[in-house]
Amino acid sequence: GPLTPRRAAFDGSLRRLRLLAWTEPRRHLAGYVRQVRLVQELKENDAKCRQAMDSGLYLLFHRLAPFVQRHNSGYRATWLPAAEALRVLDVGGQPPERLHDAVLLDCTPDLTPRFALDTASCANKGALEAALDGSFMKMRSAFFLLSGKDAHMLSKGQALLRWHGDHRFSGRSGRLSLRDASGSKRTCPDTGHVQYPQMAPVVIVLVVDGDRCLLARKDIHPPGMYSTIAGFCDIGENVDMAVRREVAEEVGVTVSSLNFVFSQHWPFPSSSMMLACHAVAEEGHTEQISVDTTELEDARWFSRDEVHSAFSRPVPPEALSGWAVSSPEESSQAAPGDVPFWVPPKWTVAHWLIREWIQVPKLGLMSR
Ligand SMILES: NC(=O)C1=CN([C@@H]2O[C@H](COP(=O)(O)OP(=O)(O)OC[C@H]3O[C@@H](n4cnc5c(N)ncnc54)[C@H](OP(=O)(O)O)[C@@H]3O)[C@@H](O)[C@H]2O)C=CC1
Ligand SMILES: [Mg+2]
Repeated sequence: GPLTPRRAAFDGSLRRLRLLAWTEPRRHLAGYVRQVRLVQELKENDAKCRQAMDSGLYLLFHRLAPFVQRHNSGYRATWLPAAEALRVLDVGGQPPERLHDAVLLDCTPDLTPRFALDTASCANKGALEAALDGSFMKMRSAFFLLSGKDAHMLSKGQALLRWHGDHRFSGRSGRLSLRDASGSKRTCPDTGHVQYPQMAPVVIVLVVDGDRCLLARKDIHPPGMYSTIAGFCDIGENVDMAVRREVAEEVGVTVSSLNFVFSQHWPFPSSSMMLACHAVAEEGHTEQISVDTTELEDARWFSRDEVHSAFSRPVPPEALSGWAVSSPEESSQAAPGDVPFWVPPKWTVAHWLIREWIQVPKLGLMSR
Protein backbone atom coordinates (compact mmCIF):
# COMPACT_ATOMS: atom_id res chain seq x y z
CA GLY A 1 0.00 0.00 0.00
CA PRO A 2 0.99 3.68 -0.17
CA LEU A 3 3.42 5.06 2.39
CA THR A 4 2.10 7.11 5.29
CA PRO A 5 4.28 10.21 5.56
CA ARG A 6 4.78 11.02 9.21
CA ARG A 7 5.01 14.40 10.85
CA ALA A 8 8.23 16.01 9.66
CA ALA A 9 10.27 16.83 12.75
CA PHE A 10 11.10 20.39 11.76
CA ASP A 11 12.14 21.65 15.19
CA GLY A 12 14.26 18.63 15.88
CA SER A 13 15.68 18.88 12.41
CA LEU A 14 16.89 22.45 12.95
CA ARG A 15 18.45 21.50 16.25
CA ARG A 16 20.31 18.61 14.69
CA LEU A 17 21.44 20.68 11.77
CA ARG A 18 23.08 23.04 14.20
CA LEU A 19 24.74 20.12 15.96
CA LEU A 20 26.04 18.99 12.61
CA ALA A 21 27.30 22.52 12.04
CA TRP A 22 26.25 22.40 8.40
CA THR A 23 24.60 25.76 8.87
CA GLU A 24 25.92 28.92 10.42
CA PRO A 25 24.47 29.71 13.88
CA ARG A 26 21.16 31.52 13.66
CA ARG A 27 21.71 35.27 13.64
CA HIS A 28 19.58 38.25 14.25
CA LEU A 29 17.02 38.17 11.48
CA ALA A 30 17.72 41.65 10.10
CA GLY A 31 21.42 40.85 9.79
CA TYR A 32 20.63 37.62 8.02
CA VAL A 33 18.29 39.34 5.59
CA ARG A 34 21.03 41.87 4.72
CA GLN A 35 23.42 39.01 4.07
CA VAL A 36 21.19 37.06 1.72
CA ARG A 37 20.07 40.22 -0.10
CA LEU A 38 23.70 41.16 -0.75
CA VAL A 39 24.44 37.72 -2.18
CA GLN A 40 21.35 38.02 -4.33
CA GLU A 41 22.49 41.43 -5.58
CA LEU A 42 25.99 40.17 -6.40
CA LYS A 43 24.45 37.32 -8.40
CA GLU A 44 22.38 39.76 -10.42
CA ASN A 45 24.90 42.58 -10.89
CA ASP A 46 28.08 41.49 -12.70
CA ALA A 47 29.94 44.81 -12.28
CA LYS A 48 29.24 44.91 -8.57
CA CYS A 49 30.28 41.28 -8.19
CA ARG A 50 33.66 41.85 -9.92
CA GLN A 51 34.22 44.86 -7.70
CA ALA A 52 33.41 42.72 -4.64
CA MET A 53 36.03 40.20 -5.75
CA ASP A 54 38.74 42.80 -5.13
CA SER A 55 37.93 42.94 -1.42
CA GLY A 56 36.50 39.48 -0.76
CA LEU A 57 37.80 36.39 0.99
CA TYR A 58 38.88 33.27 -0.90
CA LEU A 59 38.96 29.50 -0.50
CA LEU A 60 41.53 28.14 -2.92
CA PHE A 61 41.37 24.85 -4.81
CA HIS A 62 43.76 23.16 -7.23
CA ARG A 63 42.01 20.87 -9.70
CA LEU A 64 39.15 20.71 -7.19
CA ALA A 65 41.43 19.73 -4.28
CA PRO A 66 40.83 22.24 -1.44
CA PHE A 67 43.69 24.14 0.17
CA VAL A 68 44.06 23.30 3.88
CA GLN A 69 46.50 24.15 6.65
CA ARG A 70 47.46 22.23 9.77
CA HIS A 71 45.62 23.48 12.82
CA ASN A 72 45.97 22.03 16.32
CA SER A 73 45.81 18.28 15.85
CA GLY A 74 43.88 18.47 12.57
CA TYR A 75 43.39 20.71 9.55
CA ARG A 76 41.41 23.80 8.74
CA ALA A 77 40.28 25.54 5.57
CA THR A 78 41.82 29.00 5.22
CA TRP A 79 40.05 32.10 3.97
CA LEU A 80 42.59 34.24 2.11
CA PRO A 81 42.12 37.99 1.52
CA ALA A 82 42.02 39.07 -2.14
CA ALA A 83 45.59 40.46 -1.96
CA GLU A 84 46.86 37.06 -0.84
CA ALA A 85 44.92 35.26 -3.59
CA LEU A 86 46.50 37.65 -6.12
CA ARG A 87 49.96 36.87 -4.72
CA VAL A 88 49.28 33.14 -5.20
CA LEU A 89 48.22 33.72 -8.81
CA ASP A 90 51.43 35.68 -9.32
CA VAL A 91 53.52 32.81 -7.87
CA GLY A 92 51.71 30.53 -10.31
CA GLY A 93 52.58 32.86 -13.23
CA GLN A 94 48.97 33.91 -13.77
CA PRO A 95 47.63 37.43 -14.44
CA PRO A 96 45.49 39.19 -11.78
CA GLU A 97 42.39 38.94 -14.01
CA ARG A 98 42.28 35.24 -13.09
CA LEU A 99 40.82 36.32 -9.78
CA HIS A 100 37.56 36.84 -11.67
CA ASP A 101 37.41 33.08 -12.41
CA ALA A 102 36.25 32.70 -8.80
CA VAL A 103 32.68 31.74 -7.90
CA LEU A 104 30.59 33.44 -5.21
CA LEU A 105 29.87 31.36 -2.10
CA ASP A 106 28.19 33.63 0.45
CA CYS A 107 28.93 36.66 2.57
CA THR A 108 29.88 36.98 6.24
CA PRO A 109 27.75 38.69 8.94
CA ASP A 110 29.88 41.85 8.40
CA LEU A 111 28.91 41.63 4.69
CA THR A 112 32.28 40.51 3.32
CA PRO A 113 31.65 38.45 0.18
CA ARG A 114 33.41 35.08 0.04
CA PHE A 115 34.51 33.18 -3.06
CA ALA A 116 36.10 29.92 -4.22
CA LEU A 117 38.88 29.98 -6.80
CA ASP A 118 40.49 27.05 -8.62
CA THR A 119 44.18 27.63 -9.33
CA ALA A 120 44.32 24.80 -11.90
CA SER A 121 45.83 27.24 -14.41
CA CYS A 122 48.92 27.44 -12.17
CA ALA A 123 50.93 24.42 -13.30
CA ASN A 124 53.32 24.32 -10.35
CA LYS A 125 51.12 23.21 -7.46
CA GLY A 126 54.19 22.65 -5.25
CA ALA A 127 55.27 26.28 -5.57
CA LEU A 128 51.80 27.44 -4.51
CA GLU A 129 51.83 25.11 -1.51
CA ALA A 130 55.25 26.37 -0.46
CA ALA A 131 54.15 30.01 -0.82
CA LEU A 132 51.02 29.35 1.22
CA ASP A 133 52.43 27.00 3.84
CA GLY A 134 49.74 24.37 3.42
CA SER A 135 48.57 21.77 0.95
CA PHE A 136 45.87 20.97 -1.57
CA MET A 137 44.20 17.86 -0.16
CA LYS A 138 41.94 15.33 -1.83
CA MET A 139 38.34 16.28 -1.05
CA ARG A 140 37.43 12.91 0.49
CA SER A 141 40.29 13.20 2.98
CA ALA A 142 39.72 16.88 3.68
CA PHE A 143 36.02 16.36 4.23
CA PHE A 144 36.60 14.10 7.22
CA LEU A 145 39.51 15.97 8.79
CA LEU A 146 38.04 19.46 8.96
CA SER A 147 35.52 21.15 11.19
CA GLY A 148 31.91 20.79 10.07
CA LYS A 149 31.50 24.42 9.07
CA ASP A 150 34.65 24.40 6.93
CA ALA A 151 33.63 21.12 5.35
CA HIS A 152 30.32 22.60 4.28
CA MET A 153 31.92 25.60 2.55
CA LEU A 154 34.54 23.42 0.85
CA SER A 155 31.78 21.14 -0.30
CA LYS A 156 29.83 24.08 -1.69
CA GLY A 157 32.88 25.60 -3.38
CA GLN A 158 33.97 22.35 -4.95
CA ALA A 159 30.43 21.58 -6.13
CA LEU A 160 30.15 24.94 -7.89
CA LEU A 161 33.63 24.83 -9.44
CA ARG A 162 33.04 21.25 -10.60
CA TRP A 163 29.70 22.16 -12.13
CA HIS A 164 31.32 24.89 -14.26
CA GLY A 165 34.07 22.50 -15.35
CA ASP A 166 31.51 19.89 -16.38
CA HIS A 167 29.09 22.29 -18.11
CA ARG A 168 31.28 24.46 -20.29
CA PHE A 169 29.24 23.90 -23.45
CA SER A 170 25.62 24.69 -24.16
CA GLY A 171 23.47 21.58 -24.47
CA ARG A 172 21.38 23.46 -27.06
CA SER A 173 24.05 24.69 -29.50
CA GLY A 174 27.26 22.93 -28.44
CA ARG A 175 28.94 26.34 -28.18
CA LEU A 176 31.01 27.47 -25.21
CA SER A 177 28.52 29.02 -22.78
CA LEU A 178 29.32 32.17 -20.82
CA ARG A 179 29.25 32.31 -17.05
CA ASP A 180 28.00 35.34 -15.14
CA ALA A 181 30.42 37.11 -12.80
CA SER A 182 29.25 35.28 -9.66
CA GLY A 183 29.25 31.85 -11.30
CA SER A 184 25.60 31.28 -10.43
CA LYS A 185 24.57 30.46 -14.03
CA ARG A 186 25.80 29.97 -17.63
CA THR A 187 24.17 31.35 -20.77
CA CYS A 188 24.37 30.07 -24.35
CA PRO A 189 25.60 32.92 -26.60
CA ASP A 190 23.48 31.64 -29.55
CA THR A 191 20.17 30.66 -28.01
CA GLY A 192 20.20 32.56 -24.71
CA HIS A 193 19.43 29.29 -22.93
CA VAL A 194 20.39 29.58 -19.24
CA GLN A 195 21.75 26.70 -17.17
CA TYR A 196 21.89 26.76 -13.37
CA PRO A 197 24.11 24.61 -11.12
CA GLN A 198 22.35 21.36 -10.26
CA MET A 199 22.23 18.90 -7.39
CA ALA A 200 21.03 15.32 -7.68
CA PRO A 201 18.42 14.38 -5.07
CA VAL A 202 19.42 11.24 -3.17
CA VAL A 203 17.33 9.41 -0.58
CA ILE A 204 19.12 7.88 2.38
CA VAL A 205 17.15 5.73 4.78
CA LEU A 206 17.55 3.85 8.03
CA VAL A 207 15.12 0.93 7.89
CA VAL A 208 14.04 -0.18 11.36
CA ASP A 209 12.12 -3.20 12.62
CA GLY A 210 11.37 -2.84 16.30
CA ASP A 211 14.65 -3.06 18.15
CA ARG A 212 16.90 -3.64 15.16
CA CYS A 213 17.94 -1.69 12.10
CA LEU A 214 19.10 -2.62 8.61
CA LEU A 215 22.60 -1.58 7.55
CA ALA A 216 24.60 -2.41 4.44
CA ARG A 217 28.12 -2.09 3.07
CA LYS A 218 29.68 -1.74 -0.38
CA ASP A 219 33.03 -3.20 -1.39
CA ILE A 220 34.49 0.32 -1.62
CA HIS A 221 33.69 1.00 2.04
CA PRO A 222 36.51 0.66 4.59
CA PRO A 223 36.52 -2.75 6.34
CA GLY A 224 33.87 -3.17 9.01
CA MET A 225 31.86 -0.07 8.12
CA TYR A 226 28.12 -0.56 7.60
CA SER A 227 25.94 2.33 6.49
CA THR A 228 22.34 3.13 5.65
CA ILE A 229 20.68 2.40 2.29
CA ALA A 230 21.00 5.24 -0.23
CA GLY A 231 20.16 5.87 -3.85
CA PHE A 232 19.53 8.53 -6.46
CA CYS A 233 15.92 9.58 -7.03
CA ASP A 234 14.60 8.64 -10.44
CA ILE A 235 13.07 11.42 -12.48
CA GLY A 236 9.40 11.88 -11.59
CA GLU A 237 9.67 10.24 -8.17
CA ASN A 238 8.89 11.80 -4.82
CA VAL A 239 10.91 10.97 -1.69
CA ASP A 240 8.51 8.22 -0.56
CA MET A 241 8.62 6.47 -3.91
CA ALA A 242 12.41 6.67 -4.13
CA VAL A 243 12.87 5.29 -0.59
CA ARG A 244 10.48 2.43 -1.21
CA ARG A 245 12.10 1.51 -4.56
CA GLU A 246 15.72 1.76 -3.33
CA VAL A 247 15.08 -0.42 -0.26
CA ALA A 248 13.25 -3.00 -2.37
CA GLU A 249 15.98 -2.95 -5.06
CA GLU A 250 18.97 -3.19 -2.78
CA VAL A 251 17.78 -5.47 0.04
CA GLY A 252 14.43 -6.88 -1.09
CA VAL A 253 12.53 -5.41 1.87
CA THR A 254 9.38 -3.30 1.62
CA VAL A 255 8.80 -0.35 3.93
CA SER A 256 5.47 1.07 4.98
CA SER A 257 6.05 4.15 7.08
CA LEU A 258 8.37 7.04 6.44
CA ASN A 259 9.65 9.93 8.52
CA PHE A 260 11.74 12.64 6.85
CA VAL A 261 14.46 13.65 9.33
CA PHE A 262 16.91 16.10 7.73
CA SER A 263 18.96 16.91 4.65
CA GLN A 264 22.61 17.48 3.76
CA HIS A 265 24.54 18.71 0.73
CA TRP A 266 27.01 15.97 -0.18
CA PRO A 267 29.90 16.63 -2.59
CA PHE A 268 30.44 13.03 -3.76
CA PRO A 269 30.44 11.92 -6.53
CA SER A 270 29.48 15.36 -7.82
CA SER A 271 26.76 17.21 -5.94
CA SER A 272 23.89 15.49 -4.15
CA MET A 273 21.07 16.64 -1.92
CA MET A 274 20.82 13.88 0.66
CA LEU A 275 17.24 13.51 1.93
CA ALA A 276 17.47 11.48 5.11
CA CYS A 277 14.58 9.37 6.42
CA HIS A 278 13.66 6.68 8.88
CA ALA A 279 11.37 3.94 7.58
CA VAL A 280 9.74 0.90 9.11
CA ALA A 281 9.99 -2.52 7.47
CA GLU A 282 6.67 -4.07 6.55
CA GLU A 283 5.57 -6.94 8.72
CA GLY A 284 6.36 -10.32 7.25
CA HIS A 285 9.06 -8.84 5.00
CA THR A 286 11.88 -8.71 7.48
CA GLU A 287 13.30 -12.21 7.64
CA GLN A 288 14.82 -12.80 4.23
CA ILE A 289 17.03 -9.95 3.10
CA SER A 290 17.88 -10.41 -0.56
CA VAL A 291 20.98 -8.35 -1.25
CA ASP A 292 21.57 -6.85 -4.69
CA THR A 293 25.19 -7.91 -4.95
CA THR A 294 25.92 -5.69 -7.96
CA GLU A 295 25.54 -2.73 -5.61
CA LEU A 296 26.14 -4.07 -2.10
CA GLU A 297 28.62 -6.47 -0.57
CA ASP A 298 26.45 -7.29 2.44
CA ALA A 299 23.38 -6.17 4.37
CA ARG A 300 22.04 -7.33 7.70
CA TRP A 301 19.97 -6.47 10.76
CA PHE A 302 21.84 -5.01 13.73
CA SER A 303 20.39 -4.93 17.25
CA ARG A 304 20.20 -1.67 19.14
CA ASP A 305 22.88 -3.02 21.51
CA GLU A 306 25.26 -3.84 18.65
CA VAL A 307 24.82 -0.35 17.20
CA HIS A 308 25.21 1.20 20.63
CA SER A 309 28.55 -0.48 21.19
CA ALA A 310 29.71 0.52 17.69
CA PHE A 311 29.15 4.16 18.69
CA SER A 312 31.17 3.75 21.87
CA ARG A 313 34.17 2.20 20.06
CA PRO A 314 36.67 4.61 18.52
CA VAL A 315 36.64 4.75 14.71
CA PRO A 316 39.45 2.45 13.45
CA PRO A 317 42.44 4.55 12.35
CA GLU A 318 42.40 3.09 8.82
CA ALA A 319 38.81 4.27 8.50
CA LEU A 320 39.38 7.89 7.53
CA SER A 321 42.02 7.05 4.98
CA GLY A 322 39.64 4.32 3.82
CA TRP A 323 37.13 7.01 2.91
CA ALA A 324 39.73 8.61 0.72
CA VAL A 325 39.85 5.69 -1.72
CA SER A 326 38.19 6.14 -5.06
CA SER A 327 38.07 2.57 -6.40
CA PRO A 328 37.56 -0.94 -4.98
CA GLU A 329 41.12 -1.84 -6.00
CA GLU A 330 42.49 0.91 -3.78
CA SER A 331 40.43 -0.13 -0.75
CA SER A 332 41.72 -2.50 1.87
CA GLN A 333 41.21 -6.16 1.04
CA ALA A 334 40.37 -7.26 4.60
CA ALA A 335 37.34 -9.56 4.83
CA PRO A 336 34.22 -7.90 6.29
CA GLY A 337 34.40 -9.98 9.46
CA ASP A 338 38.01 -9.07 10.30
CA VAL A 339 37.30 -5.60 11.70
CA PRO A 340 34.63 -4.93 14.34
CA PHE A 341 31.49 -3.33 12.95
CA TRP A 342 31.49 0.47 13.00
CA VAL A 343 29.24 3.22 11.64
CA PRO A 344 30.09 6.10 9.23
CA PRO A 345 31.98 9.09 10.67
CA LYS A 346 30.18 12.01 12.22
CA TRP A 347 30.10 14.32 9.20
CA THR A 348 27.82 11.94 7.34
CA VAL A 349 24.06 12.10 7.43
CA ALA A 350 24.12 8.29 7.76
CA HIS A 351 25.83 8.70 11.14
CA TRP A 352 23.10 11.05 12.33
CA LEU A 353 20.27 8.84 11.11
CA ILE A 354 21.69 5.93 13.11
CA ARG A 355 22.48 8.09 16.14
CA GLU A 356 18.95 9.50 16.13
CA TRP A 357 17.50 5.99 16.23
CA ILE A 358 19.75 5.04 19.15
CA GLN A 359 18.80 8.17 21.09
CA VAL A 360 15.06 8.17 20.41
CA PRO A 361 13.80 4.70 21.37
CA LYS A 362 10.25 5.40 20.24
CA LEU A 363 11.41 5.51 16.61
CA GLY A 364 11.65 1.74 16.76
CA LEU A 365 8.01 1.64 17.78
CA MET A 366 6.66 3.73 14.88
CA SER A 367 3.38 2.23 13.67
CA ARG A 368 3.55 -0.05 10.69
N1 LIG B 1 26.40 11.39 3.42
C1 LIG B 1 26.16 10.12 3.70
O1 LIG B 1 25.96 9.76 4.86
C2 LIG B 1 26.06 9.11 2.62
C3 LIG B 1 26.08 9.50 1.29
N2 LIG B 1 25.90 8.60 0.28
C4 LIG B 1 25.91 9.10 -1.08
O2 LIG B 1 24.68 8.79 -1.69
C5 LIG B 1 24.86 8.70 -3.08
C6 LIG B 1 23.98 7.64 -3.67
O3 LIG B 1 24.24 6.36 -3.13
P1 LIG B 1 24.45 5.11 -4.09
O4 LIG B 1 24.14 3.91 -3.28
O5 LIG B 1 25.77 5.22 -4.73
O6 LIG B 1 23.31 5.35 -5.21
P2 LIG B 1 22.45 4.27 -6.03
O7 LIG B 1 21.97 3.20 -5.12
O8 LIG B 1 21.43 5.06 -6.81
O9 LIG B 1 23.46 3.56 -7.00
C7 LIG B 1 24.53 4.20 -7.62
C8 LIG B 1 24.34 4.18 -9.12
O10 LIG B 1 23.45 5.14 -9.55
C9 LIG B 1 23.88 5.68 -10.79
N3 LIG B 1 24.02 7.14 -10.69
C10 LIG B 1 25.12 7.85 -10.44
N4 LIG B 1 24.87 9.16 -10.44
C11 LIG B 1 23.56 9.29 -10.71
C12 LIG B 1 22.70 10.40 -10.83
N5 LIG B 1 23.15 11.66 -10.67
N6 LIG B 1 21.41 10.16 -11.08
C13 LIG B 1 20.96 8.90 -11.24
N7 LIG B 1 21.74 7.79 -11.13
C14 LIG B 1 23.03 7.99 -10.87
C15 LIG B 1 25.18 5.06 -11.12
O11 LIG B 1 24.92 3.99 -11.99
P3 LIG B 1 25.78 3.80 -13.34
O12 LIG B 1 27.22 3.92 -12.91
O13 LIG B 1 25.37 2.44 -13.78
O14 LIG B 1 25.36 4.90 -14.23
C16 LIG B 1 25.63 4.55 -9.79
O15 LIG B 1 26.47 3.42 -9.89
C17 LIG B 1 26.35 8.49 -3.31
O16 LIG B 1 26.82 9.63 -3.95
C18 LIG B 1 26.95 8.40 -1.93
O17 LIG B 1 28.17 9.11 -1.86
C19 LIG B 1 25.68 7.29 0.55
C20 LIG B 1 25.66 6.84 1.84
C21 LIG B 1 25.92 7.70 2.97
MG1 LIG C 1 22.65 2.55 -3.26
